[in-house]
Amino acid sequence: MRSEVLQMIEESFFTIAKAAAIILAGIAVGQIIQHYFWRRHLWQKVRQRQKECQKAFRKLDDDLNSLNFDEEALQAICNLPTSELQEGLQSGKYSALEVLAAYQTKALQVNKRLNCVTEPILEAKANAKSLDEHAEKEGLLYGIPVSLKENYQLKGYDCTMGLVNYTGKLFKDDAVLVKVLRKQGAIPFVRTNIPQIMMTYECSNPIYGRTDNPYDATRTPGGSTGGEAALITAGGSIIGFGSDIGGSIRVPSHFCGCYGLKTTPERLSQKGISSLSKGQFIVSGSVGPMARDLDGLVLATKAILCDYMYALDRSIPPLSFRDEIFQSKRPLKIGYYVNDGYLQSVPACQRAVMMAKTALEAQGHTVISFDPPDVPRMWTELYLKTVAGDGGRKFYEAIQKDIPDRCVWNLLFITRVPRWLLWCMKTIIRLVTQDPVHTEGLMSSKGCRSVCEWWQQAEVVEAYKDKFMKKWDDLGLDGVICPVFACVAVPHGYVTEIIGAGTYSMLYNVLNYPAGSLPLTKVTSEDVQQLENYPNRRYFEKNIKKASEGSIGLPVNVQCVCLPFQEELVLRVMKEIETGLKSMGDH
Ligand SMILES: CCCCCC/C=C\CCCCCCCC(=O)NCCO
Repeated sequence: MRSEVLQMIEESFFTIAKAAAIILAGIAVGQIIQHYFWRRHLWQKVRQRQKECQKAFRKLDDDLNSLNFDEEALQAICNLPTSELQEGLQSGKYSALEVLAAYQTKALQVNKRLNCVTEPILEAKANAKSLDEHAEKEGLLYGIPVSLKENYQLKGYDCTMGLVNYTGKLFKDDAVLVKVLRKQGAIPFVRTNIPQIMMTYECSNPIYGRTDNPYDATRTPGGSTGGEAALITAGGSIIGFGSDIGGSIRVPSHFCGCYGLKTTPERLSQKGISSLSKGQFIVSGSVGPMARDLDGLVLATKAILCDYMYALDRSIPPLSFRDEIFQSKRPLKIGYYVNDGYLQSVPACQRAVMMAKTALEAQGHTVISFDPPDVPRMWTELYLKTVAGDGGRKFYEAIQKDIPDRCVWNLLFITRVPRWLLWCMKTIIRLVTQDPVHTEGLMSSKGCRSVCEWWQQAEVVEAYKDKFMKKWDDLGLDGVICPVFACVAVPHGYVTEIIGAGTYSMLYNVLNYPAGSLPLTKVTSEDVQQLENYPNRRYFEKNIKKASEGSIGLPVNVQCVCLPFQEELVLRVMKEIETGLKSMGDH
């Protein structure tokens, strides 16, 4: 009797186990099939989007061929500095259509080499014609073609942020900044490439592909405003616009050698700028201009800080460009550093800061040493814990339902590994990287666990801001100069191996300070030789050193920082450095 019962139990157990196994296998097969069809659907969307872009590029090419402009004359237009181009358009020496054709032609050429443009804005031609038909030449940017990062919303276009799921969702209206640019006479003419989800210093995504650095195709132009930086540096645009929550305007400007300005987050309207960080207000994203020369950067800043923007976005303080600050001759006190206390910058970046220091001194300013407080803690406990406050869930959900690009694989991995597993792996990671800050960074990127912790996070960030500002005020500083990044442009796919190099930029996102990126020099053979003395113990240090081999000739920028809402002073510091260098025969 007992053995019969046991047999029955055994049989039922096997039946249930078999049924469970069949159900589980069925679910697994179902999921694999579903995944297969979903991926197929996504790739179809990619091909569809690529076809549309190719069609737009072909249309533009045909249009340009039919215009029969003289190629040399067009090239001459693209060689003009911003001030001369502006003057030529205002005086009627050049028509808006002619200038547009010049930049369209150049952008197409550059794009063939670098893949920096996602698509042309075909309405630009009608915009230029309409400007030429009106006698009044209104607006500071009258007739100047401008390029826009792909996340700037435009009527009739989508903003994918490199995510396939966002293709084909067309916006009904332009972003406020785009409207302001149009009002100032600018002609948005191309959209530029970005890395998927825009949270890295690379520039690739499955829809538009990878953008190359104009100086070395094996290296990245940086990100996330990488397409802009590459296009502007290679001559395919004169003024562009980007966004920055961790260096995305300043780092690509530095990797490629153009000018960039990250503004105070509240100074410019961000209505109509797509981002996955909307709603995260502790470390806010910013927007700002990028340009081929400093005059262009100043002109673009002046143009957007206008009444029309304040009328379109009432949340922005009506603080127009203060020329008296930009033009002032008051002697300045500037702090400088080449080592932020986490990762020492490479010799080329150090030399650039020292050049800027000498130039400022030559202009009669005082430059003193400045040590930013607690940078390692700022990076892990403040920056990473905030930007990934939700444990990276928003980023993860966006990528996981999509076709993840290589440049976000590591981010995807970090957001997927459970906190407890990461905690268990802590000791091993620390041993491998020889860097407790790196390990803390990984833990911090798991974010906050409760609303209560999130509120505390806001308080901790505020306390750091106070501490930083006190140090600044105690020294009576007007500004600070420092590297933009710990090294110069790195090979494609290498950014996550050196991500700590970004602390030089991320600091000023935590603080909400405006910061400019100013091209100063190129890496020399001596700079590379001096890498011998660069530290080689920690994971990031080893990788920075390795990535810096073969970097001769790459551009090096310097970061110029001032207190919140002092964009005019940032631009003045940049100008003083350039003037100082010119007077010393160095620029
Ligand atoms: C120790 C490793 C921690 C890895 C976690 C990495 C997560 C985030 C890194 C942030 C990198 C910031 C890139 C710049 C982003 C930017 O400015 N985007 C602009 C968006 O408008």
